[in-house]
Amino acid sequence: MPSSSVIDARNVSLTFRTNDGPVHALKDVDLTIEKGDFVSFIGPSGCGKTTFLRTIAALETPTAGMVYVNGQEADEARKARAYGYVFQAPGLYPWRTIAGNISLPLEIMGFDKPERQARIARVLELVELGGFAGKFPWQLSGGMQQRASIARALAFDADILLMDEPFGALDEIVRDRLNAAVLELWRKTGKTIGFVTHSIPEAVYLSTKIVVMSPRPGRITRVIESTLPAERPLEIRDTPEFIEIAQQVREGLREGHSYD
Ligand SMILES: Nc1ncnc2c1ncn2[C@@H]1O[C@H](COP(=O)(O)OP(=O)(O)OP(=O)(O)O)[C@@H](O)[C@H]1O
Repeated sequence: MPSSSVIDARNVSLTFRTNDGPVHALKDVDLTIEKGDFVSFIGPSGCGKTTFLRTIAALETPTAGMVYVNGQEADEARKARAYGYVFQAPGLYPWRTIAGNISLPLEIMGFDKPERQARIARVLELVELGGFAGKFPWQLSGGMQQRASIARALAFDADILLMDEPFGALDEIVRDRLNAAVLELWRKTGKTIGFVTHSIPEAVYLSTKIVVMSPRPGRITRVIESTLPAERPLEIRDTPEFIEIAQQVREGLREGHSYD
């Protein structure tokens, strides 16, 4: 039976068949995500973070187990456009303006021009790129391009946003700013967010729930509920409470022998 949770993964395993034999990317993964949660997935390379996010999005099919999204099977939820997905690289078309890039999926979905324009203006405002609609991607910095790709994912106005290490390639100062921007967006919109990262401070700063994963086979070793308030100035990272949660994440990673 599907549940009332926004995302509900039950006993999910996914084995890739490769020429070198089977790769157990996910093994017996159970996780429940409630409406308005900000969930980060952290763990070393190969622990299945991307695979799990892609499974939620029905871009991969589990070998065993079930994923429900909004009470529907993941594949149905994908067809109902239940989520926006932000990839590691911005992936903007260089020959289209920022507005044109955001417009493309809306065109494919059949929204008329006034509706597209209204949506583009709204999402560009949300990511603070209001003045950049007519620019081309190459006229924007890397951080601004990544914000444009977030705007594109927000344009369907789905209640779920899945983000696969969106800021991994950016320098720390830009990343700080974008972390604050994403948190603000989450507070303003009340969306449910799934976010893959390699960074302990990023996971602790952003999340209501931190999911620690470990490789071979890819599994969840710990789920840490954050005790930090929803409103988080960047300086919160210097507080004892923040440092304590970061410590728990570090212990979780060690438990999984992740960095052996
Ligand atoms: N399409 C595929 N075919 C075969 N193996 C795959 C495929 N996709 C992922 N894998 C393997 O599954 C395991 C999990 O990969 P995944 O990309 O989910 O890990 P990750 O935690 O996101 O890693 P990273 O942090 O490096 O992005 C890895 O061993 C990877 O090589």
